[in-house]
Amino acid sequence: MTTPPVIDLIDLRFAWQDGPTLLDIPEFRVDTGERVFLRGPSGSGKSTLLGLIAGVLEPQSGKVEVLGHDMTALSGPKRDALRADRLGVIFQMFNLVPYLSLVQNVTLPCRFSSSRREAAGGDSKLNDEAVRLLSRLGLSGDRLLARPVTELSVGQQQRVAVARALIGGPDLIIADEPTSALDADARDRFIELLNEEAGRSGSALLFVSHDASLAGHFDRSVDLSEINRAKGGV
Ligand SMILES: Nc1ncnc2c1ncn2[C@@H]1O[C@H](COP(=O)(O)OP(=O)(O)OP(=O)(O)O)[C@@H](O)[C@H]1O
Repeated sequence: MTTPPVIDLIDLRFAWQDGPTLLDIPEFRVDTGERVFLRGPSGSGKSTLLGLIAGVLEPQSGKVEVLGHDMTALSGPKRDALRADRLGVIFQMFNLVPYLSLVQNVTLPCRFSSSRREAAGGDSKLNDEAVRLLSRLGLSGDRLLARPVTELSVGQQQRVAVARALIGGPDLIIADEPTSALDADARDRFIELLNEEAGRSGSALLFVSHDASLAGHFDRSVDLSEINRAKGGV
């Protein structure tokens, strides 16, 4: 039996309410463990596409298959479970929980998914794994780890969000411009670490940015305009 693609989009169409067609994608796929860079200018629909892949948005037509599941056919709770079990999502706004510690923010997906918890080492090893990931991403030391997430710099908050996406080695990590707050050196190092950690767990990675200079870090680079026939964005 062949493994289904991690992401398989077929004849996908999406428009925001009363807006023109923003996305019209005949075909796009990402294979197991593949690390793909998706570039497009601001406003071209990258975040919208990630929302469709994560199952938080629904297309007007077409198929969004993620890890062999038709996202449009799954019930809301099943989509939530698939996301918690097998996806790591890094949003532009990070979505950190202000009243949780750094480590608790990182282990959050494991509270919603027992399989993710087991994959991260089980209850007894969960915090250690969060500390390991944070340390790999340059956040270590008791004083730093004890700080409220609201007091971290934007670059530090990004790293917490990345550690949260990586924990438990999900099959797919989708990342929305997670390097925008970093200088060039920090950004390159950061992408290398993200790649290394994704490689360690065999996670596929879909990384979107407007910054074409990042393309060399990935197995494959795709311009949104190459796969999208719609001209509704910019
Ligand atoms: N919730 C929404 N309701 C209506 N329109 C939206 C919504 N979110 C985004 N849009 C519109 O969809 C288009 C694409 O936005 P999107 O955020 O997907 O682009 P992007 O390529 O990710 O941009 P950026 O690089 O600036 O993040 C824009 O015209 C935007 O105004």
